[in-house]
Amino acid sequence: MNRQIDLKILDERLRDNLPEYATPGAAGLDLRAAIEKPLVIEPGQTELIPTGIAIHIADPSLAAMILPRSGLGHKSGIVLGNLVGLIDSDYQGQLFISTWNRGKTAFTLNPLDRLAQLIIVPVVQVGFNIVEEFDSSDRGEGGFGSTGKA
Ligand SMILES: O=c1ccn([C@H]2C[C@H](O)[C@@H](COP(=O)(O)OP(=O)(O)OP(=O)(O)O)O2)c(=O)[nH]1
Repeated sequence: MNRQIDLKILDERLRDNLPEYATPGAAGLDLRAAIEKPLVIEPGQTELIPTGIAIHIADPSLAAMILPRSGLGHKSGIVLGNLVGLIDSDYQGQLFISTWNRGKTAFTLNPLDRLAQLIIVPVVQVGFNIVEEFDSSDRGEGGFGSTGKA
């Protein structure tokens, strides 16, 4: 049995269209566009789209992330204006999808279209231990390609 998270239905049309896993192995739950009528998103335009639901994760060792759907992103250029949406465990408001048409043609979003996906991820909250020097590590300060390409 999956873990249970509180969910509020803010738009009655979502009652029969709740986020669900499409297959037993799916990681993401599709989020729908709770809009009233078709919306044309012009190239370069970003729209904040309501989902008609709110969740309260409550457990600070979990968070949710909103990610693009691969097909929409790859074929239609519909991705997220914030690239990734991070949903805090104490957020109780409606989930919104920042929807960016990064493509070259207008895109028509229809009511209840599956627009993005939500994943639930573990989170570790940390404190900071202030030091003057770090313990040595194999990488040290090397980054940004320091290990080469091949
Ligand atoms: O794509 C998103 C991203 C965020 N949120 C909601 C849930 C999240 O918990 C809250 C705040 O998000 P974030 O902390 O990323 O926003 P901020 O710009 O840093 O504003 P704030 O000052 O409210 O934290 O907004 C969404 O509905 N969709």
